[in-house]
Amino acid sequence: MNELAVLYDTILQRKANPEAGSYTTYLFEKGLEKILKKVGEESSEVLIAALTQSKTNQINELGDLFYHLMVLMVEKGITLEEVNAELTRRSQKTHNKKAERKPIEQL
Ligand SMILES: N=c1c2ncn([C@@H]3O[C@H](COP(=O)(O)OP(=O)(O)OP(=O)(O)O)[C@@H](O)[C@H]3O)c2ncn1[C@@H]1O[C@H](COP(=O)(O)O)[C@@H](O)[C@H]1O
Repeated sequence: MNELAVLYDTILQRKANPEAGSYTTYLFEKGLEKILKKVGEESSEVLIAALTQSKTNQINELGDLFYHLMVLMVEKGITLEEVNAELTRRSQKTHNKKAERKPIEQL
């Protein structure tokens, strides 16, 4: 399992079993508005880092954004598999469109 999937599972566990001192538990207790506010803040921090900061800082900010996006996904009951399936669907659609545009002899 990759780190995103491990983190998603940890967040899922915090939702099911709140833990004292856990930042994730704190976010779920605060609710959707707080989670959305954090996603907005972290998105802006990614933009600022991309414009003005080192690659290390950009990676840190992206990590924060991925984390908060996954908290949002868990809050809304959306799984990583569902997002993966949507990306697969798009890539197949793109592949089919390209095939439609190609002359028959190039297929
Ligand atoms: N990946 C993360 C992660 N990324 C960012 N953050 C937290 O996000 C917050 C962002 O910082 P800010 O300064 O914007 O926010 P803040 O002032 O601390 O808090 P706010 O009052 O603004 O919400 C920090 O408190 C970070 O600790 C994270 N907190 C937890 N995780 C992972 O989530 C899992 C569960 O952790 P716990 O919930 O702590 O058990 C573990 O794998 C952790 O590594």
